[in-house]
Amino acid sequence: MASSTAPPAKIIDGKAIAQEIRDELAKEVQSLSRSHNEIPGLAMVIVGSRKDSRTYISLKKKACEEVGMRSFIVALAEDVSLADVVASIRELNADPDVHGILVQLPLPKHIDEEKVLSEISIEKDVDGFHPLNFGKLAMKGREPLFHPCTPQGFLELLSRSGISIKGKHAVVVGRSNIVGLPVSLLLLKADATVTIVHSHTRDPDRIIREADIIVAAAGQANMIKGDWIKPGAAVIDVGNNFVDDPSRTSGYRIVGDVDFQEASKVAGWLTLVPGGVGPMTFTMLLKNTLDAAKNKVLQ
Ligand SMILES: Nc1nc2c(c(=O)[nH]1)N[C@@H](CN(C=O)c1ccc(C(=O)N[C@@H](CCC(=O)O)C(=O)O)cc1)CN2
Repeated sequence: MASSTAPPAKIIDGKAIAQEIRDELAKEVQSLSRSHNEIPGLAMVIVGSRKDSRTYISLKKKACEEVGMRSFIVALAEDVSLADVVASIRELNADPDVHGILVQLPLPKHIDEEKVLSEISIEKDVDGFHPLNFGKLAMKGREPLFHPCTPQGFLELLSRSGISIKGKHAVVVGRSNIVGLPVSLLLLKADATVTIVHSHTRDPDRIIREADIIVAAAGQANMIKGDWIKPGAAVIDVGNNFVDDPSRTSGYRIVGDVDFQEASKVAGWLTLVPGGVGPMTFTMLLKNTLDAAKNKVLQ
């Protein structure tokens, strides 16, 4: 049961932190454009018509506009062939106005994700999912050109909230390629002791209770209860679960993997959902695209 005497958790407002960074990025975009006549451009490839993917692509486009970057959307039909997806990526690789390329995931089942991601030019792989970049992320003493955006946003949130990692026990709940696995690797590189909890882990609550830092990326609404959390722990909720809510005009609301009400009474720090790690994901994508443009002109 959550303690009623512990001070309430410090709430980490990712939206506000993301806005601070975007203001800094907008200035850098302007200065790059003035000094080198180069405007960072992000190309986004979307295959099919998943509603969530389309929403994320339009939010990414809006984020680009906000900081003065260009964006290009390549929308391909659900039944497109692998060869046509690869051809689109090769065109974007050769386009000098495109500094960053992302392929919105997940792809339809018939498209070989690894093949598609490995076609993106390393220098333009702003999502950090090219097997070479991802492989370097996993290797001690190596650094990829770009880190995946959600894990990078997560690290930035910790750092800007004054939460240290070195020597801490971090428990990551979930092992997806987009979040759980790369977050675990980044935490390990930052000298945390890392435990990954997943669907085959026995007694997850017992393990999570030992964590100084909890990263919830399981995709299960309100899974982590207040009494699973060590008092004072930093709880970073990456969950984005859509639950029915007839009281809303949309008919749904987004909740995290952590029971926010319970956690807020026991955690030391707690992120909002929505408005926590999510906005940082878009912001890190902008940062990586700017870095790709800077790498191009400064090489
Ligand atoms: N190529 C990629 N595909 C996917 C990624 C990715 O990083 N690269 N991540 C997810 C989807 N995603 C970005 O693409 C993403 C999902 C959700 C959010 C977000 O900000 N969520 C909000 C709430 C949503 C809303 O208000 O509509 C929040 O948490 O505040 C950002 C990015 C899978 N695919």
